[in-house]
Amino acid sequence: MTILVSGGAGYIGSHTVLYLQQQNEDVIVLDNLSKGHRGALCNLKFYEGDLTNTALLDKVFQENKINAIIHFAASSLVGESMEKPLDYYENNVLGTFHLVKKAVEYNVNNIVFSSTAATYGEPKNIPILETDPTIPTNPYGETKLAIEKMLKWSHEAYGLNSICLRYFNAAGADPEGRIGEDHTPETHLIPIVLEAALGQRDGVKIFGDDYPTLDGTCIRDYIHVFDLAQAHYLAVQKLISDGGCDVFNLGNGQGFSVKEVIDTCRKVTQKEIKAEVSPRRGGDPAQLIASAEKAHNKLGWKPQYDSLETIVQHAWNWHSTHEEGYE
Ligand SMILES: NC(=O)c1ccc[n+]([C@@H]2O[C@H](COP(=O)([O-])OP(=O)(O)OC[C@H]3O[C@@H](n4cnc5c(N)ncnc54)[C@H](O)[C@@H]3O)[C@@H](O)[C@H]2O)c1
Ligand SMILES: O=c1ccn([C@@H]2O[C@H](COP(=O)(O)OP(=O)(O)O[C@H]3O[C@H](CO)[C@@H](O)[C@H](O)[C@H]3O)[C@@H](O)[C@H]2O)c(=O)[nH]1
Repeated sequence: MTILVSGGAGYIGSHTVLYLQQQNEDVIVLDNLSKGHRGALCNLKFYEGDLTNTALLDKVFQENKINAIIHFAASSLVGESMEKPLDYYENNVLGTFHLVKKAVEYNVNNIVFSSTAATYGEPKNIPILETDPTIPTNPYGETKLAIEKMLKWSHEAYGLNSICLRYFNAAGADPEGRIGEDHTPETHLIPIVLEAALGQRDGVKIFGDDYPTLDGTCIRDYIHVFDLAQAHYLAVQKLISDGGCDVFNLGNGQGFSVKEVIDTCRKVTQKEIKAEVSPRRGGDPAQLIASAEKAHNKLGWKPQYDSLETIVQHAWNWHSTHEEGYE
């Protein structure tokens, strides 16, 4: 198969690309490198540019016989989206609109989309099912939900097959340590705690300890980035064999509080890590934990690295050997 990966130079994208290459699939990446790293990729055709560059999209679709698209390219930070909602509508909804329009024009009928747990908002039930209400608490989640609907209607009208994967919190790194997570600035909890362990930060700020959870800090379901990669491959195979339009949660079904994550990082790194409570960050739901039964049953997805300690260990292996990231 030839698979076009948008945002393939980013964190989850580059791990998925590596996984696809290990399955001997032919991968093409389109990325504007606003956040991603060319150094995270090797042995593939790379197009540097933006989703909104329609001339570039024409070139990509004309030069390659693409069987499926995996669409990662997006702005993806909950806190930032509260401050810059229009940037999120522009990059996520408008960017995807251009990609989907070209996919339809060139008859590329299969797309796997990076959706998110942020589409649910504050959940009524734990664990969260795909059929639960979607009422986002931040603009980021709203843009992802708008795209899910764009894909649903495009399936009905144009026969575009799609699978939306609602991932919970991606974490960890390539188990073999070849690539990892490198965002500037970093905003995600686990890499921030590991930067503190490396002495690159004074400590960690806990965003709120007055949530209705056991220790008062937010609970998230952390899922290994290589397990996400496997799910994307299964989703592409499912689209190619069965077509259709569907939505799946991807998580481990286990929740960890911010304090528990910091403690696990202390255990794995054997470092003292200072943590202090600071005000809540806008847009954060108290608790997000997935039911991924549907992905297990319908995609045959089986996460391999489901312990938080393993996830943190893999992240630490990469961070501690790449203190400057890809630089
Ligand atoms: N990290 C998570 O925990 C998480 C959880 C749920 C969903 N997601 C979704 O997964 C996807 C990947 O997340 P990530 O953490 O790897 O993010 P990332 O920022 O590391 O990767 C995104 C990539 O897309 C590229 N990009 C962004 N806008 C673009 C545009 N307009 N044109 C071309 N390239 C563009 C960036 O340069 C980057 O390489 C995103 O869609 C995100 O919303 C992430
Ligand atoms: O310095 C920090 C950073 C984060 N947090 C908290 O840690 C939790 C996890 O935060 P973060 O790692 O930033 O991830 P989320 O905001 O949960 O969002 C991630 O996970 C979502 C799915 O749940 C995805 O959609 C997003 O793209 C992805 O960034 C949240 O409660 C944060 O408030 C802190 O307390 N201190």
